[in-house]
Amino acid sequence: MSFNHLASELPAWAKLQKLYESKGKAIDLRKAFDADPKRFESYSRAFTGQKTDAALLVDVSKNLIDDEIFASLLDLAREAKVEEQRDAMYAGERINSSEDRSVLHIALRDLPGAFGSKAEGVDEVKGELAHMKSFSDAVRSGAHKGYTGKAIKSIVNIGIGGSNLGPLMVTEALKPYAKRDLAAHFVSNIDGTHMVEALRQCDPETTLFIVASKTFTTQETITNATTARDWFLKTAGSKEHVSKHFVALSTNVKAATDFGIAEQNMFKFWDWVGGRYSLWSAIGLSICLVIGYDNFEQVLLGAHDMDEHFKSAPLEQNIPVILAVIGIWYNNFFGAQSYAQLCYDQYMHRFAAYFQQASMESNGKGVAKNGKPVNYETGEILWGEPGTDGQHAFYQLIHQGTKLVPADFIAPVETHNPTGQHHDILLSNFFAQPEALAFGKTEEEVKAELSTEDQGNSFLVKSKIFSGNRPTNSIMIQKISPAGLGALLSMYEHKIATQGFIWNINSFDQWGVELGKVLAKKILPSLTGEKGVDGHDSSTTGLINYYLKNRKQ
Ligand SMILES: O=P(O)(O)OC[C@H]1O[C@H](O)[C@@H](O)[C@@H](O)[C@@H]1O
Repeated sequence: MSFNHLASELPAWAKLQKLYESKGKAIDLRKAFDADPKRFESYSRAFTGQKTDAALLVDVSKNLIDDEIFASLLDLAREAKVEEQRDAMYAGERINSSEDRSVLHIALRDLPGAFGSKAEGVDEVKGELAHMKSFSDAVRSGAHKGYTGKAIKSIVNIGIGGSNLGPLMVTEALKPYAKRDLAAHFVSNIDGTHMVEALRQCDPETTLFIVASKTFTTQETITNATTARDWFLKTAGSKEHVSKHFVALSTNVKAATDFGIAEQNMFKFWDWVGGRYSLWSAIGLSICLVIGYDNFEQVLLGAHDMDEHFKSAPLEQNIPVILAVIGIWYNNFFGAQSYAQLCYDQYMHRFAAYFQQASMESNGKGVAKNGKPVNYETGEILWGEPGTDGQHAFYQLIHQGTKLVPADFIAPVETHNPTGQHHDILLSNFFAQPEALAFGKTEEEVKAELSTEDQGNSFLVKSKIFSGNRPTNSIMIQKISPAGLGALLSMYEHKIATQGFIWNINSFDQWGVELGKVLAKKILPSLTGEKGVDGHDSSTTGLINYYLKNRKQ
């Protein structure tokens, strides 16, 4: 496959630029809906899992598109060879070229063996899942005992980035399925506060530490794990007790062994699993512990159902592809600076944080695969908080500010907690916000609601106008069930991959996180007195000296 091009050199790109100028930027959603009573039918797609209860409705009708623009966006995907790149990914080709690796998180959830992906380790996936099952069953049932013979009551997942955000987000999203008498803590930050506050709630006799690190070299995780081990040994005394209380999830068996993790306590995965795509691997062990293996398997199968859809649906029907090209429409042609993910479900409160890594680490790249700097914007800046909290915080800017913020609204049809009218009220907001954003409120409508005197107050009138034409996608999921969540996560993963394919960047490396790490390691010796503060710019030197002079301990 030739990657010797920039996305902006593709014919569809130039066509979309023309379409944006000639009509895209002036599309009026009120008129578009008035003109086409079937707009919702034409621009919404339903997804039903083949093997699970996952079910989604994705409505993209409230976007600034028409049939010609939509077709051209899909042409862009076609010209960028999205389908061929997808197939190469599924086959196990080393599409992560800067690291010379396959990208096979889809193989972790291909329990039916549908894709025949080839890479070293794919045939070990089921064995690792069996290990996760037997271990999580033993901990949950109380068969696995701590060093004084007591069952485990708390788990502490120690990991950062992909080794934290996925398990944290999923265990929160699927809390209704959780074993409530097993407390789960997630410690990621190197700030000692994070570990100290978690340990305050734990008893060494009944706590299991899960050291989650793909590389097993990440400074935060190794430091936190060492602190946890010291804390444990202070009470437990002998190192031989460590094996009952510490397990490791890693691709680096040697480093985990060096840390003192016994082989039977190691859960392996492979270099073709990117950190931000790893919740489906051994990194999902804390998910298994919290919701049980069978539910975890449903998460995998729900994702697999979406993997099948992404693999086989024609582009016009392909939900991840549709979401990807619509994102590109705003990112690259309207110049949108960011994009919001707004979940109308309290359990999903870490969803946007999780997809910040998935999207921004994947697509925050400035070099195309031909080695040339891109001459267009890449990665979407993703942010969001759950509705309705967000409504009372930042929606003002989305409704009336000067910036275009395309947004995905996500809500479950069924709630896990039917309580009075709560869910209907929540959903009335979920329906109302995109409606208000799309159709706004005209000057005439504003005036009609004002007294004659206020109608003459032009500042008041203008302040109450909503311009409308602010685009949104509405995504309804039947229920935040394990399989439903799995499908939703896979949908967004493939959206992100599709965008990377179109921008012709490598969505699967993350060199951008390296420089800061290297510099922090260089600075540390000057904070511990092993080295003087030299070799930095005057700002960095000044800041370090300020810290050294003013610190108390
Ligand atoms: O699991 P690890 O190896 O500890 O890495 C944790 C994180 O480190 C870096 O920030 C990046 O490489 C992330 O993609 C990764 O998720």
